[in-house]
Amino acid sequence: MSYSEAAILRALEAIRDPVSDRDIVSAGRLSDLHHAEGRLRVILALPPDITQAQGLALRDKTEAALTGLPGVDQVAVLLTTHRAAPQVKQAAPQRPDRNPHPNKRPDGYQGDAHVTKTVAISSAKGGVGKSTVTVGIARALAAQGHRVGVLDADIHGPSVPTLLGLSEQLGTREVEGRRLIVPAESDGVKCISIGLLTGNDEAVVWRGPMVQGAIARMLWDTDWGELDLLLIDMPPGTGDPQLGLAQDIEPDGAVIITTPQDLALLDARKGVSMFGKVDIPVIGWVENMALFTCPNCGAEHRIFGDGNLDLDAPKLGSLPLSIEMRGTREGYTALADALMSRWSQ
Ligand SMILES: Nc1ncnc2c1ncn2[C@@H]1O[C@H](COP(=O)(O)OP(=O)(O)OP(=O)(O)O)[C@@H](O)[C@H]1O
Repeated sequence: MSYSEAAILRALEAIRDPVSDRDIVSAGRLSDLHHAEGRLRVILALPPDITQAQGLALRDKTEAALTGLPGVDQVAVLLTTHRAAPQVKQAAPQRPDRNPHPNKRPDGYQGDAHVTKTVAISSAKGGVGKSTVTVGIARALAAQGHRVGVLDADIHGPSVPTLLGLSEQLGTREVEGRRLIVPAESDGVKCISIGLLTGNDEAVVWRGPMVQGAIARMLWDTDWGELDLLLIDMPPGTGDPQLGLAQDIEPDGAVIITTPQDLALLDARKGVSMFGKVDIPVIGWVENMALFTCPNCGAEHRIFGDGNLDLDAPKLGSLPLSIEMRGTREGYTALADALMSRWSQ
């Protein structure tokens, strides 16, 4: 049966928005709609003053209204919240409260209840290898028998699925009366990425607060099962969007990836300070692309600097600049060990 956008819009127009009392389409709640191979994803952008119960009821109504429409086999409705980015004062006398945001983990959301630890993997600038290192550590942890997942929160460049060789769109399943996203899996690593929910083309047009809300929901609305560790590949940067996201998802700790360049190092310090502002411990930092070994003569070069970085957090390890990435496998195992041992200290 072929899919009809008109039928979907009609079904959505029949749903009342609890805040404005208009239908949800004319009230501007529909922020994104994507259909592929029978799977329909709808993003509803909610106003900050909507209550948790109203938001959940609206989501359930929307799912019910769309389920069974022609050409629609599966429906996933994600909620995001429109709100201003949090204001961060440089020299705030007190740390802000943990998670004072509308995206706060709602009481009814237990999707990550079986996740033992969550770790935000962060970099102050793009291109330092954050996603590559996240996936490398995740694979090493899985190979050691740990139950591990990766949440790809780098919404403007969701590269984790590619690194894990995943391309299938994600499905959903009903768990204890709630519809949860089912993570994809590769090499024993569970993965959720916006790239597997909407396709990369749509993801890039999302705006900051919507992105933040969508990531938080992805974390809570996923059937992770039992996990020892969930690694969250954060969007690069140390600005308000990253800070707000860190407050929303409340990781147990953060790891900062940097290269040994002076500029990257300065930025990495900003990363340490950003997590400090929201009381999230920086477990350590990783120096990526440190040493290059010439494949012809075997000489070793520190192309990006000498690596004497003085950050206010322990160094978990170094990874070489390795074009084939083969030389970094042992490095990832060492990093996985360092990460796990930090939790036991
Ligand atoms: N140790 C390394 N040696 C050689 N190349 C590397 C290494 N680490 C990462 N790269 C390469 O650097 C590029 C950027 O890596 P990656 O996408 O992981 O960075 P990123 O920090 O996640 O970027 P962004 O935040 O912009 O998404 C990729 O082509 C990756 O293969």
